Amino acid sequence: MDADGAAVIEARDLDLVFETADGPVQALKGVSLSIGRGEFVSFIGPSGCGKTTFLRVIAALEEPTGGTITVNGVSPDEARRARAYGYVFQAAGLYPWRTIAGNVKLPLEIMGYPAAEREERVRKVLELVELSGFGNKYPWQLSGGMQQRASIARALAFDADILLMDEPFGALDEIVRDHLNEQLLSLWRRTGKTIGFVTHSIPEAVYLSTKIVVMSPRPGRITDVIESPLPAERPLDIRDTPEFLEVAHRVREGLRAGHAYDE
Ligand SMILES: Nc1ncnc2c1ncn2[C@@H]1O[C@H](COP(=O)(O)OP(=O)(O)OP(=O)(O)O)[C@@H](O)[C@H]1O
Repeated sequence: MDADGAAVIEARDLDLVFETADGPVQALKGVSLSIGRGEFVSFIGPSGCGKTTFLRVIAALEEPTGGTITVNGVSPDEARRARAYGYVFQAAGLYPWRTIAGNVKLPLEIMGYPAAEREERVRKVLELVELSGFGNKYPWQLSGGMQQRASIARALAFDADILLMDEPFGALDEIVRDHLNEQLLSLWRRTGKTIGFVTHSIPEAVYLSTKIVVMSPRPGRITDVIESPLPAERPLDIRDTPEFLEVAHRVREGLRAGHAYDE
């Protein structure tokens, strides 16, 4: 594991209840989790188990109704103001009338970075996601996988330590997804970012993560936390090794146990 042990995200007994027209929905119940600096943590579980909600709580986009959470030792809102994280969504969400560089630059413009620094940062992050030379293209000129890489570059533009990714590759075909998984791992190793990653795919979670958090719905809670025994260096064919299959099996068991509880 690449983490140096310092906790970047510390959640204790988090609850989140949404009040809806049909009554209260408990999206998170008693969620406690520690994420160390430089960890790659995946959240996996069936629809409605609170994966997105938990990521949104970390990013100060939702307020928990109980429990405590700190990000870099401060509240999520303070961490957001200190630009602690970048957020990547399932859809790349690039503006079609802006070039790729123009899209990546947008958060820097909003934050008031000087022009020269903006250019330098855009150059650097496009290189990180292997899109050097595509800055002048428009989103429609790029494949779906390249667009998603551009949205990762945008999230990295202001050099946040924490990258929150909500099913970023869910809409892509498997071959493109494999390639992006390899690139994301390599980016993670090179940058030492702390990554929180939501997925529905067991192989994706096991391939990418240092820690896999298995969740189950109604109410959304954590049913298992698996520390991966796999080395940081992971060629794609690691997915055929007994160690990999063993971790995948444990994730599957955790998902099954959560489901049985639900019935
Ligand atoms: N703003 C909201 N208002 C009311 N209920 C909400 C709201 N956001 C989420 N929920 C409910 O909270 C629960 C958890 O939702 P969440 O989106 O976190 O699940 P998820 O695990 O990310 O699901 P999926 O895999 O489908 O994205 C669900 O029952 C959902 O309907």
